[in-house]
Amino acid sequence: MHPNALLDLATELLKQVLEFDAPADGVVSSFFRRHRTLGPRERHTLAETIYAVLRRRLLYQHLAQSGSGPLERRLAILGWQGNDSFLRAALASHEQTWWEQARAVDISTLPEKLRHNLPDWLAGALKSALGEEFWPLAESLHEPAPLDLRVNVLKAKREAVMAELAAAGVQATPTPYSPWGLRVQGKPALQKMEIYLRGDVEVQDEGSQLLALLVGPKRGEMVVDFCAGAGGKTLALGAAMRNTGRLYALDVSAHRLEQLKPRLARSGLSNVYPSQIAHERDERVKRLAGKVDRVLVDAPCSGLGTLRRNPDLKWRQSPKAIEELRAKQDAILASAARLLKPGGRLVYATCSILPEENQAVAAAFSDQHRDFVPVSAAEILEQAKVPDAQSLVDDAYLRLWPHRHATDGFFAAVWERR
Ligand SMILES: C[S@@+](CC[C@H](N)C(=O)[O-])C[C@H]1O[C@@H](n2cnc3c(N)ncnc32)[C@H](O)[C@@H]1O
Repeated sequence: MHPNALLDLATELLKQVLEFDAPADGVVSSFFRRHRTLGPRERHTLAETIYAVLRRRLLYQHLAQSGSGPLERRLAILGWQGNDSFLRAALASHEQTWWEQARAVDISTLPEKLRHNLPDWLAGALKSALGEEFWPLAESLHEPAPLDLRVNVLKAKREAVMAELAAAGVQATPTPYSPWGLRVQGKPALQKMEIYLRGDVEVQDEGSQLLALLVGPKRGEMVVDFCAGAGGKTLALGAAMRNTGRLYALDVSAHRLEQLKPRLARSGLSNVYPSQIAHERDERVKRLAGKVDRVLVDAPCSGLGTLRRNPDLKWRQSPKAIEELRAKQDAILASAARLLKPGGRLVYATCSILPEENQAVAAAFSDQHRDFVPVSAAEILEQAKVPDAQSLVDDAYLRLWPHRHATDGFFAAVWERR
């Protein structure tokens, strides 16, 4: 495709994404479905360019003020993730001059807002939560997340998977904390590889793998994944249970549970029972009360721990939305807790980095449920032989951060029912 035609497409796609009517990944996928002739390299350039602009939107909007032509074209030029000479071939001479000037700006002299690229409400909340660690976090959120895999222990061993990937030209190394994880170099088209198709691996951030380890299900147990969604954690739990016992995958979204099905088929698991519920107090939930060994509540949340993958969230979330989520999180956690039998383990998790959705929810639950005793996440992870488990926790809670652990941002609290 001619460079200018690709830049035009980037401009058009960016216009749609920046309306923020829908999640960026959905807008990008439907754009690609409407432009079937785009090759993998062109898709890669377009998607990465859009994400680069979302990550540094405030900086690029500032730099774009000096140029001319459609704003989205200027933003796409600034965020361009293809090669420079290709882009240069698309630019008029006045654009080339402007682009060179924009690239020569010393970013370190600009106001801090243009350096962290976060909305005020979020920058304020993260500064008070993190103090001087705010800047390392903000910088880590400008980078794309690595590609992590979870080896399906039911079907394969990590070393064998690594060797097979290497033979196919894909370099991978064991993740530092999860015993099931591999971190892959680059972004190979894994979904077409035999090793993926036969269910030996799933794409899963190392942080999510650690959450499943925290639930720690055993053979033959009854386990509930209360907010199972498309089942990322369900699959890890089912494999940890060695395909025994019963694992209920509940969710209010039939669409998300539907996405679990092909993954379940690949995984070889037959101990998983997906079930749609109307809400957290559904009859199906009530029937399980007091019977369950372990419950994971991977609660609906702002998703702000995944900003490396979903940078549009910082522009789509708001304090009001967080407040509404908080009410939902309290209600789901209280309802899910009723399922546990005495001695059972409850895990509340989010992929948020805001205390309101994390420590505040856990503390309120502890206050109102004296029969649930907080358990130290570090102790559980140490028992699961996770290296350096102390570095993954804050008080009793699991606290994962992109800038510290190279995972998405995650929180988890654990209780045992008396
Ligand atoms: C963070 S996502 C879950 C991700 C999933 N566990 C995974 O690992 O792929 C939160 C899920 O909670 C579901 N949800 C929202 N309200 C719920 C409710 N009242 N009861 C159960 N699930 C709910 C959403 O549909 C969404 O799939």
